[in-house]
Amino acid sequence: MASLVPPPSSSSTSSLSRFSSSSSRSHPSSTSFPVYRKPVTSSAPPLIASPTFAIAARTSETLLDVASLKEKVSLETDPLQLWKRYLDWLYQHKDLGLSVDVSRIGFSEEFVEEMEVKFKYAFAAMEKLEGGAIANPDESRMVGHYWLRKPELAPNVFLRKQIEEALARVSRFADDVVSGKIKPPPCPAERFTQVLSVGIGGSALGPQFVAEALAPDNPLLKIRFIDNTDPAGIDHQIAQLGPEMSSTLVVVISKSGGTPETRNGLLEVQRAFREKGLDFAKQGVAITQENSLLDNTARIEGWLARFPMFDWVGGRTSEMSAVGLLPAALQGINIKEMLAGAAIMDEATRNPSVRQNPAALLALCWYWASDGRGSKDMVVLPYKDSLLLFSRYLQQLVMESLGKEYDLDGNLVNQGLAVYGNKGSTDQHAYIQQLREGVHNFFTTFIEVLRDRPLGHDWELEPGVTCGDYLFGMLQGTRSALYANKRESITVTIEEVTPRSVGAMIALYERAVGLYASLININPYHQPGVEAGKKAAAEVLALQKRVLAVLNKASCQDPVEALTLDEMAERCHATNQVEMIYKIVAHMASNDRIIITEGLCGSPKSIKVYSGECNVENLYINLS
Ligand SMILES: O=P(O)(O)OC[C@H]1O[C@](O)(CO)[C@@H](O)[C@@H]1O
Repeated sequence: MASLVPPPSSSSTSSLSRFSSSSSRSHPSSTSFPVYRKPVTSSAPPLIASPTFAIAARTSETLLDVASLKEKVSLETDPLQLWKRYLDWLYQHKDLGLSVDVSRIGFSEEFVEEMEVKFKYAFAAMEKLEGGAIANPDESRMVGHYWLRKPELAPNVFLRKQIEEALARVSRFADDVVSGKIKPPPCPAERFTQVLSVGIGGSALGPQFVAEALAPDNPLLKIRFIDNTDPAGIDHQIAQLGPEMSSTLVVVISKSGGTPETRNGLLEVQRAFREKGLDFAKQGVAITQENSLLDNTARIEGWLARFPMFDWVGGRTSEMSAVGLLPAALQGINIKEMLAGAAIMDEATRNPSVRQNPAALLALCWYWASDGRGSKDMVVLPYKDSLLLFSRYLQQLVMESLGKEYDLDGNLVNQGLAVYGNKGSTDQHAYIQQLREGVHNFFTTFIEVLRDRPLGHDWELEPGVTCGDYLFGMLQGTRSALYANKRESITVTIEEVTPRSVGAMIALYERAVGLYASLININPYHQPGVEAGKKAAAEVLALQKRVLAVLNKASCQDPVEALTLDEMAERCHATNQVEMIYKIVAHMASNDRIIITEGLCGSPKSIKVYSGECNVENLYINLS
């Protein structure tokens, strides 16, 4: 990989063992919990002068008073006027076979006019972002996911070459694996048959969505995902590999290269490989930033391959980087078509006229429907099984991007837009009752797919009506029924679920999120809030280690001393943490790692605990 980052510092090398499992100890994770903090500054200065431009959206500092604009209008009900509104506002992209219908969102002309200035600044900010400005000021980073599908747009030749080279390497490697040129070492007569992807958040959701949407029925390589630190979930995925573990390619994805859940997933998989006598390195692939813990681990252990994740691509916008492209290509999905669809959509969403820009139309509707402050949730309803995971994918893209405490000027704003949904018509038999009649705290986005099944395969299950006609009817019926009860909706229509249309939809929403963020004056490219939970988790595990040390000491007494929660808290110097100590004890006792002698089913206050074994080596851990 070409280097954008300096060589690892001694501290990052020393913590390498936290990611590595090369140690043969049975508890490789017994070292300290690796809380990774994303660098506050870019690891290398940008290669062109990149002025910070977040300021560009200045005039959007104040939110528009949408509520008072809403008071002046009511939703159109006259069918002919609605048809006119539909035609007036319909956006269609002929090449992509995609349209966006915003007629069932009730914004007024006055609102559109008022938003014009905000959009002007949003487009200007977007242009600067694409030109290589520091669009993520808090992390001093450029934001370059748009360059991935059109490398010639990258702000300099070096970045352009990096993108092109990475894409070429991904394609070549995937071709070689699929064709059997690169074979699983334990069974050289065979091919790789499975991909096990280990990653979380932006390093999982895109690949999961694309696999569900586009993988052929019988892919040459079937993909599975480990995207959590749930041991039972991991066991389940590993068990399902069965004898095919020896022909499984394990792709570990982490931009930072230090996310605990991913690290744990890797350690668990490596252990399973060891138990089967397999050499993990020969089947392991890393996708990460150069010189991250994961990258260094993969390099030192000699994994089969490593692919780069760029500093200037955020996790939730990384589907068109190696993160999404490698898993897709390994399943036989046409990644060039995905990139082409995204590039065409990128072009369309650069149009500075709101009416002719599908992403701007979405952002306009979001602002109107949720008063520019997330007052209503966005329910995403794709009427197509293969798009089931689209709402989950959008949940991260939208909520991690827009859910921010402060705006770009440091004002407390608590912004966001909540996203949920599964698929239609299934959800009509679950929660649409509430959408139609219950609390009015949402607007809907229907995703409509015109082609029901491959041409030539359809049949009429009753005269004149196919199975797909029912799905179509359910969507149209629900859209009308919701609107009749003043519940607004957007409809995005595509002809077919193809690599091209999926690429286009991803690009559409990436741009909509970027534009909307400018309208509400927040930075959508960082995620400071997530760090708080990670830090708190690390503190819990640190407390657990102290609890264990205290219990060990008490268990080395003769006779063994069983401790109450208060005694433990005192000895841990954590008297304000009794509740957390109780939870730690309950969790460990449920897993047979400590023993509760008294009060098992009684009040937490009455329980007494001991560790069950005395480890003399651990007796002198300093607890102060
Ligand atoms: O790719 P990484 O660095 O493992 O991060 C995974 C996910 O964790 C987050 O940083 C949030 O914790 C996401 O933004 C990201 O997609």
